[in-house]
Amino acid sequence: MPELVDLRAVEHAYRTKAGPVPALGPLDLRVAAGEFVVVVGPSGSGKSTLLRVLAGFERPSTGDITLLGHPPVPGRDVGVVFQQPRLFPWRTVAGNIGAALRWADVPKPNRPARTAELLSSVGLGDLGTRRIWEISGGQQQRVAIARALAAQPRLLLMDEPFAALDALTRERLQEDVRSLAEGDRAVVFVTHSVDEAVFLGTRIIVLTDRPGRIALDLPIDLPRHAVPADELRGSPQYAALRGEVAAAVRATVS
Ligand SMILES: Nc1ncnc2c1ncn2[C@@H]1O[C@H](COP(=O)(O)OP(=O)(O)OP(=O)(O)O)[C@@H](O)[C@H]1O
Repeated sequence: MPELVDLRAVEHAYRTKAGPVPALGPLDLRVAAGEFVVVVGPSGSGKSTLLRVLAGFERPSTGDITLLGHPPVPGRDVGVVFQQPRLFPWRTVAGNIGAALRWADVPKPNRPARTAELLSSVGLGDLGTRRIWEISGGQQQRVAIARALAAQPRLLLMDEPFAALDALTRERLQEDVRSLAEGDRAVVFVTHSVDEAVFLGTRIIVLTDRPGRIALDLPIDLPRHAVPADELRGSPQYAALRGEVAAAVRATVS
């Protein structure tokens, strides 16, 4: 069985008029189903570049990347959620999901039931008929998550999806997305927040300053179901992990 994500000696440099800009690597990374990998690192360290390479939007300058044994094809095995939801504002909530199901080649008769299932999985079961401009920023981001899950991707990539949201909405969404990496799916999630990384991740990767290489690859074994979120955030184990990751991030810029 091929690894879900397998990066070997991957490097990426952007081509610019002034010459190549090395952004990432060399980097080796394997991610298995069920992992929730959170990537942190200084600004410009290549976090978004890593996601773009994983999504198949950028081909690495050198090295090999495979998803389930083949090179990534944008929109096939991978769902992507960005900082801004990027929805069709003139369509309804259900219409946005329906469009994603059409792109995913889900037969028309199956779309209404699948739309209802996806919206209920992100807690928006009763908002299907609203227009996008009639719902809150947090709800829009929930629609974006449901849309990214429409094609049942094995890999979900999330690039600072909660950065523009207020603290309370952000915490609620964090609690909900924690379970997205269960079963045969994996998540790779980029954030600037060490707190968010420790809460969400089963594993945290800290990138060095540009070009981003792996400075720390830390498994997180905090309980994921048994303990209420508030209790977990207040635990000494959580504080210790937060301290360890924050120190690793500080070391990348010193
Ligand atoms: N299209 C591009 N052309 C040239 N250089 C680019 C391009 N996109 C990104 N870069 C450069 O590559 C480096 C890595 O960028 P990237 O966006 O991956 O970093 P990041 O860690 O996600 O940053 P941030 O935390 O600020 O969002 C940066 O130095 C950036 O300026």
